Amino acid sequence: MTTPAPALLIAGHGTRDDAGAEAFRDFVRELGRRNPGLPVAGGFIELSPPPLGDAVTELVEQGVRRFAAVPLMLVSAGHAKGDIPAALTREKERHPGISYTYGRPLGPHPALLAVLERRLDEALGGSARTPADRAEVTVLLVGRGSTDPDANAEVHKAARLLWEGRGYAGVETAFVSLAAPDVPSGLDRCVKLGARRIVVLPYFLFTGILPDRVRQQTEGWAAAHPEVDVVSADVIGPEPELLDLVMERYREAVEGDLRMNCDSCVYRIALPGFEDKVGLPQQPHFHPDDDDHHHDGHHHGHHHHDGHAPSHAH
Ligand SMILES: C[C@@]1(CC(=O)O)c2cc3[nH]c(cc4nc(cc5[nH]c(cc(n2)[C@H]1CCC(=O)O)[C@@](C)(CC(=O)O)[C@@H]5CCC(=O)O)C(CC(=O)O)=C4CCC(=O)O)c(CCC(=O)O)c3CC(=O)O
Ligand SMILES: [Co+2]
Repeated sequence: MTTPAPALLIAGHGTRDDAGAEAFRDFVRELGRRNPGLPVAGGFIELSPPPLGDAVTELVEQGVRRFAAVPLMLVSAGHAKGDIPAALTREKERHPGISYTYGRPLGPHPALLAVLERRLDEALGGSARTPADRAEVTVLLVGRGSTDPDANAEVHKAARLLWEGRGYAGVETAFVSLAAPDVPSGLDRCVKLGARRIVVLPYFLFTGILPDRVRQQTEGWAAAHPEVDVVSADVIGPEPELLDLVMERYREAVEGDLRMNCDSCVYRIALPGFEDKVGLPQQPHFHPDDDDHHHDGHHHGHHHHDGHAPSHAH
């Protein structure tokens, strides 16, 4: 008898925007269709039905005892770090005998950057597809914003990775609330940096109240600044890349392989302009105190994390 693979439980945020909530529910159904035989359920931590607890009950009623939970979140902030784990602990008390592992949030993964790049191309109407065309374009990547600085920094990291090698004049960052700069201030900053053409790119998974607010604020600012060409791009949405990325997070959670930030490791992933680094063998630095036959026990251990072979060629 083989033990069945753990089920997949998706934890979403929830929104008062029905289309946004339905996009999440569709996304969960699509994950189920793509993985026949794998029980999949999804629930929200607030605002929208079904609550996360109902999704756990649904799995338990199908006979599931083990599951891997993946937060459908871009950043590690309060929800991913705090209330989802707390909700899962509560569910474990409600359903004695179940066990679970917990995955990590999605961003900033190259799969998301690929979708963001596509959203920019769409917003520019196909008129800026070469790096030379993009030299005229400044992107304002707008994140949700959090009281957790590490989460805000993750949005900055996504912005920097989106800029690297793709030819945009710049990728600046703003937040819809809770963190500075807000959208109008972010747009002002772009202008101070010399931007004439700006695309406001929401760093949001699905449509919702907050992405709508980003668009309204953008339109308001654009009306007051007719000399600047400003367009709004769409949210990430339920793209195939997002479905694949969730399954990657699921497998990591199942295998206990919770890699830190290897996602955008230049030695593993062909980042634009850095393709020649993939698989490059790594060498120790030459240190004048190193010698071949005298090891006195003190060493300047280079930091490395589990699973990183010295060649980075995994
Ligand atoms: C409109 C609102 C709900 C309403 O009231 O209707 C709403 C909506 C949405 N939030 C989303 C995402 C995130 N929300 C947070 C955090 C918080 N969000 C909160 C409030 C509100 N969130 C209301 C607006 C209040 C305002 O005006 O600012 C806080 C204050 C209270 C709380 O939620 O507990 C809490 C602050 C915690 C702190 O102090 O830091 C984080 C960060 C985190 O994890 O903490 C993420 C990123 C997750 C990720 O990583 O992706 C998405 C999904 C977007 C998408 O699809 O990507 C939607 C859906 C939508 O936009 O409709
Ligand atoms: Co929220």
